[in-house]
Amino acid sequence: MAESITITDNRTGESFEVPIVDGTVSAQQWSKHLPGIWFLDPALVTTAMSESAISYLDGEAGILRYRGYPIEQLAEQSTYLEVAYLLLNGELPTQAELSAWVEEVTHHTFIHENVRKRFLEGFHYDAHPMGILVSAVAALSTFYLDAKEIFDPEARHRQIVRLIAKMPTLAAAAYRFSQGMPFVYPDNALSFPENFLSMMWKIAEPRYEADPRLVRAVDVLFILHADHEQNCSTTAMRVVGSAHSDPYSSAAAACAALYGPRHGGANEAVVKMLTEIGSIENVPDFVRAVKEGHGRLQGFGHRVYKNYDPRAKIIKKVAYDVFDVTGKNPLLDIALKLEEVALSDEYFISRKLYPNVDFYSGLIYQAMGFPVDMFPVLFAIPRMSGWLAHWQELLDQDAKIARPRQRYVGAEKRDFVPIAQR
Ligand SMILES: CC(=O)SCCNC(=O)CCNC(=O)[C@H](O)C(C)(C)COP(=O)(O)OP(=O)(O)OC[C@H]1O[C@@H](n2cnc3c(N)ncnc32)[C@H](O)[C@@H]1OP(=O)(O)O
Ligand SMILES: O=C([O-])CC(=O)C(=O)O
Repeated sequence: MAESITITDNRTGESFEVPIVDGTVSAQQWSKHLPGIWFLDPALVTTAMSESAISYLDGEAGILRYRGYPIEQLAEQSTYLEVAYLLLNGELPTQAELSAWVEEVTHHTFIHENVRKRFLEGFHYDAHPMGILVSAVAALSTFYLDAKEIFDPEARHRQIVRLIAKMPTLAAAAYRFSQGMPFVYPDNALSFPENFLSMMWKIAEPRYEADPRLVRAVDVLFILHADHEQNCSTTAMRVVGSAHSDPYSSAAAACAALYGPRHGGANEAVVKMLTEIGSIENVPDFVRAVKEGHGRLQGFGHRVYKNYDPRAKIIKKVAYDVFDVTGKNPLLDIALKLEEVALSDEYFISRKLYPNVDFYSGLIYQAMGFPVDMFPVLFAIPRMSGWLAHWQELLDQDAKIARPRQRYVGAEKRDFVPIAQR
């Protein structure tokens, strides 16, 4: 028997049935019977913003799948570019499809010289690299004449490939600029993660030789960060995309959302928090202060996961692989102690607050030599594929422009008072 709920409108005495499909009721069905009655849901906590076939998330059980494939299997056996293909196309590529896709992305890694020379170099020398990235992604719309051609399949495909391919180049350029170091051009003989590391760290010819274990760690982190259903930045992408803005401008809005400390800025905040705690002896006092309302435990808690974030489990393992190469990040012991104390504390247990994807990722990035203000940038590089998969899905669904209503709580009608009488 199909599930449904029966609603009775007490004002009229009329009853109606609304079907429940996969735990959701359709707002269209609802408003057909109750026109002019809105849901007040300020942070969209109880709203399913769209139907999507991209990622599946069960927050209670701690499950994440991309297009049906468990995140654990993808992290173990796949590569970031293969996962990007999967997110965008719905199926894993054949070897021939993957080779063609990798070649195409690789072909688009270069950025226009004016993006670098005139645009990036115009920033203040100590600008935050994520601020630079937000602006640089938006600026791309002015460099490509087909930016507005979002319904032309070939132009749309080019836009997607460009954005995915140029993210590491823009990210590394923002970093090198902030360090006063010369820009490193992409080396298209290298793989996607290797190329990124080369653009970040290369100091001498002929080429930067990255440790393969670090290259793999970056690729796994990129896989884990590629998509996460209707998170804040993806929602930003969908909202702006629903106005049929070009993908560069929409992705810049998504980047801006990711910049926030409650979202992609949290791993930066974790490292700052662990540094401030200073030693494992100080952990209990810090946790007590959080419980008393002095700040939050960064890297803990999640809107959807009420269990251990499955990505955090994988990242914790990757951390040990990376520390085998780089040496242990001294903040690891504080992080482990913090996790132990929090997970046995009633405050965190009752609120179902567990480590999220950001809790251990910053420790890895720091051990690899990335400065903390590059952490959200490292998140944005792979999330671009998720944003674009959602953007493409939204256009294919012919989604309406996002335009919610509000409950007005302002002044009643009143007459204008001339300035001399106020
Ligand atoms: C990639 C990502 O974006 S993952 C998230 C990264 N962000 C962080 O790690 C920042 C720290 N975490 C948080 O701020 C939150 O847990 C969020 C923003 C991720 C989710 O927030 P929400 O779903 O809105 O949870 P909400 O703010 O309602 O919190 C529920 C309760 O748990 C508490 N709580 C939530 N997160 C934390 C935390 N990290 N530390 C301490 N208490 C917390 C709240 O104070 C609240 O308690 P109350 O019921 O007594 O008022
Ligand atoms: O889903 C969310 O709200 C945040 C998150 O974990 C992500 O974007 O990866």
